[in-house]
Amino acid sequence: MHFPLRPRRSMLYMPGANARALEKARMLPADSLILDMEDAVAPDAKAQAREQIVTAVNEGGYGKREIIVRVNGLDTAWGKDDLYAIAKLPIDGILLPKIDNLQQINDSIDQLNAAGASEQLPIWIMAETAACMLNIASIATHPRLAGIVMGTSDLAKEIRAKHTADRIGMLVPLSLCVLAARANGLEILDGVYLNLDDEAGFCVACEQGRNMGFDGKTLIHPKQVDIANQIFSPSGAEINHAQEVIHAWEEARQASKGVVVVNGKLVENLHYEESQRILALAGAIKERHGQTI
Ligand SMILES: CC(C)(COP(=O)(O)OP(=O)(O)OC[C@H]1O[C@@H](n2cnc3c(N)ncnc32)[C@H](O)[C@@H]1OP(=O)(O)O)[C@@H](O)C(=O)NCCC(=O)NCCSC(=O)C[C@H](O)C(=O)O
Ligand SMILES: [Mg+2]
Repeated sequence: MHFPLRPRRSMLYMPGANARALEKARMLPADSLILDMEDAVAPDAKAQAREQIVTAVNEGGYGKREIIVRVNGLDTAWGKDDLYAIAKLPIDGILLPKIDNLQQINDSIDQLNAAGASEQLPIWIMAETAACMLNIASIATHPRLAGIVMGTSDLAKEIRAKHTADRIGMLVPLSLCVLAARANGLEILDGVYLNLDDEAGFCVACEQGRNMGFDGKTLIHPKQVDIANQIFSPSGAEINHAQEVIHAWEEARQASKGVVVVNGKLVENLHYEESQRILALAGAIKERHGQTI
């Protein structure tokens, strides 16, 4: 499946049981919103969260923000009802938690089909179990998948990794998932940063995720949105360089040259393609900010 380019620098979770957060999100500059029925919602608030999410989505008012609903797993008491409740909602995607294998994705799609969901509804998965890490190369080939969201909290708990500043315990899982995403043309979002009072640490984590190849970061609080938007946007210098590369490369091609040097750096076709991607992303971000948010 081909999905059009859109910025996903900031993907903000909000508990479906929190009516104020669902309301507030209509005004926040996040690129994407995850309306959560799963782990941010207590068991006795699951039905209320589902109802509030359905109402909020039907009421609309989220502008061009991408709306993704995270459901409970099919192995829980709520998963099937969640899928039926959202099957026909005007949302941009559904996020399946704790995916270990392809079969679980197919089982959810069967339920969605039975509930009358469009076959175009993009499917996202949470990569947050040890089994998922070992199977991600095959999971990521599923033809309905649009993207992967890292669940670093669940994963750290399961593998008993510590949450350190350098995220050493997460580096292999994060890289494995980036590789699987890129090999299959999927989007990929980094996990959440839990310490809301540590802005410097949050910036470092965003930069690390960006440098590893992530498209953006999942967030838990509105105060994290602007920082993620800034760090995952191409910088002015990157945009200028991309423009120079494209210009120089097109001139080189006309002169039948296969390489050219721009600002002291060798430029080949791959740099031309990467520069095109950077400019396309910068254009999509500009369009995003031109909208009423
Ligand atoms: C962490 C929070 C519980 C803090 O909430 P609160 O005490 O209300 O914070 P503030 O008073 O600072 O909030 C200021 C205003 O912002 C609104 N708000 C807060 N959080 C959100 C949000 N996530 N989305 C939208 N709006 C939000 C408040 O309502 C205040 O508004 P106002 O009334 O105008 O002042 C809370 O932030 C929170 O619940 N965050 C989300 C937690 C969550 O979703 N967790 C689950 C996802 S993480 C996960 O599961 C990862 C993965 O699965 C893994 O395994 O790693
Ligand atoms: Mg989780």
